[in-house]
Amino acid sequence: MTLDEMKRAAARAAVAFVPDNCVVGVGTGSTANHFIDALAEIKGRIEGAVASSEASAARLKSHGIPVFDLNAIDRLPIYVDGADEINHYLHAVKGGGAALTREKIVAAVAEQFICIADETKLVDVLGKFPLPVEVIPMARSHVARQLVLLGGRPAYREGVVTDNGNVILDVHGLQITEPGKLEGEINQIVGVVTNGLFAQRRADVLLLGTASGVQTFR
Ligand SMILES: O=C[C@H](O)[C@H](O)[C@H](O)COP(=O)(O)O
Repeated sequence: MTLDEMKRAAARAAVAFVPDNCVVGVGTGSTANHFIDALAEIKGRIEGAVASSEASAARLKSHGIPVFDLNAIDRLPIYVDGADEINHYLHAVKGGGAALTREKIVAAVAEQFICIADETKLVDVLGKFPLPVEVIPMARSHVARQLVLLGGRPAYREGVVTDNGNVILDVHGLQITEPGKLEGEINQIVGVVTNGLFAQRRADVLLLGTASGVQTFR
């Protein structure tokens, strides 16, 4: 089974968690794209979606799924999204596609966060995947210096501007043994919008696509 087939299997398994007549929070990336495609098959039984990026909004609309402004809805029972790394406590690193801030906002509102991923994303310790940090452009150098003080090696993601008009620093070399603590410390740096650690609001369920089927972790 290929990695893409594992992503697709995890994404399709997430459809079973979608309640009828609800607005669905939708993430960003290749795994979330499989979920959007699966959601299209049940679009008659949902009201629509909230998207965590312009790219996902466009894909949802291309399937004829209504896309709502997050401020226009009363409740969001479910959010489904991928991850770059996730550990056994369901703490994740996200933002490889630069969508971390909107993803974190949608995750904060959602009553349940279902993470969908292929088996390569499950790790014992987070940090091998460089941690994305969204930064206000004028604060880039300041934030980079502060990230060095926290033990990381930040690299500017050249040519990338987020949907919010900001830039991304990818922090290499972190062994993230206390994800919630580090998430808070980085977010305290002036000029940081947010970072890609999802520990303070972690996933509730992980659907992991593996060679032997989809495994569920809670
Ligand atoms: O910014 C992007 C998101 O956090 C994605 O969920 C993450 O990068 C995983 O993407 P993929 O499903 O393509 O591996």
